[in-house]
Amino acid sequence: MSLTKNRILAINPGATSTKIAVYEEETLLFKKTVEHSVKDLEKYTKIFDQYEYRLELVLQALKEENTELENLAAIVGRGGLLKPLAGGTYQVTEKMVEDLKKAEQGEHASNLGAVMALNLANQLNISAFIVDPVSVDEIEPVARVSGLADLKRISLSHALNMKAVARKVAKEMGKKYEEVNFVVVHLGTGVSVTPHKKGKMIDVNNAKAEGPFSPDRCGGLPVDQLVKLCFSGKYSYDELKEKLGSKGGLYSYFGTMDVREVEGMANNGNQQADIVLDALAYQVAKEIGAMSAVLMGEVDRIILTGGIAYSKRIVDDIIKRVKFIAPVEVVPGEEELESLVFGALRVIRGEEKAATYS
Ligand SMILES: Nc1ncnc2c1ncn2[C@@H]1O[C@H](COP(=O)(O)OP(=O)(O)OP(=O)(O)O)[C@@H](O)[C@H]1O
Ligand SMILES: CCCC(=O)O
Repeated sequence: MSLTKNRILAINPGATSTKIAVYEEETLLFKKTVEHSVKDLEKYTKIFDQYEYRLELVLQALKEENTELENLAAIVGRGGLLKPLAGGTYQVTEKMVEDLKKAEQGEHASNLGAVMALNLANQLNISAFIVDPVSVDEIEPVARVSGLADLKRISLSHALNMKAVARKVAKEMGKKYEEVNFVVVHLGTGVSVTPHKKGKMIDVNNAKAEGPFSPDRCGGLPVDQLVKLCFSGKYSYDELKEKLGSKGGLYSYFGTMDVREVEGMANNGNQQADIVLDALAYQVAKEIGAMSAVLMGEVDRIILTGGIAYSKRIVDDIIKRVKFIAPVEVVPGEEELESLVFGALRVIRGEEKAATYS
């Protein structure tokens, strides 16, 4: 058995921040969030144009913490919009980086995670990994059918946090993730509701296009009205895409994506705020019901996670509608950096084999 402790750097590039952490085995040595203002990022046309800027900030943060790159055993980055793939820890390869640079599956800040990890790891001659990227796709054939022959349902979700939280809850139950059935709900700026059957996410509302609305997304909409809106001449393609994808949901009603602000409005007598918050919980509960049917009612736990899981009002409202299905666990916030490191450790320790991206 090696006596050297594995020191791992995790990099999580998000829309408005780059988060980094260094762990020694499971122990956090330091964590840092570098915020990026709209002004910092507006000069870059594409996500990949931000590479040098974000890398420089990561290196600066490591220097400030006196972390020698030479002492690292591996680097793990947030996986981006890759081709659909099974969950797990992946070795970062040139092919993966090439796909992320082309952004064929779409632009997302997390597309930079693997690229940063590989370039730094190559300089140090160590491995680079990603874990459970947003494009994890384990859905069953029946879940891919949309109802229109031209369109296919696709899997985009908060897979990293949901799988990590599911593993944690399974462990607390004295079981393995691969032995249990859960409905896991990530309540963040986007919302994912997923049935996890014995370690696989067998369906999901595509968090960018379906299911419940969220702080910034519209979720599923009445299609006939949407088609009319598309051809109304009121909006260009880009404007409508922005309206639905990042200025929908709570933002479209109240001009804020912050649930706490909307709760404040409701507490001060704003009736629309009250009913829209009720509707958010109502739609999430309906989706949990649907995903419980996917699991044929064999649900060991329903798990609520993400930033909105700190909201007592929303959580209580969801629980009252779904507690008849299974016990509900609330795990507020997210531990994405920790999840990345733990994914890398599973491979380094030989508990899991690194998957290959192709
Ligand atoms: N204490 C709280 N009470 C109510 N809502 C909260 C609380 N803390 C955070 N939130 C809400 O959580 C949401 C953001 O969640 P989170 O931080 O998980 O999202 P994100 O990381 O920006 O995006 P995503 O999780 O979709 O990748 C915001 O709407 C915020 O207002
Ligand atoms: C698509 C799921 C991840 C996100 O909302 O950013």
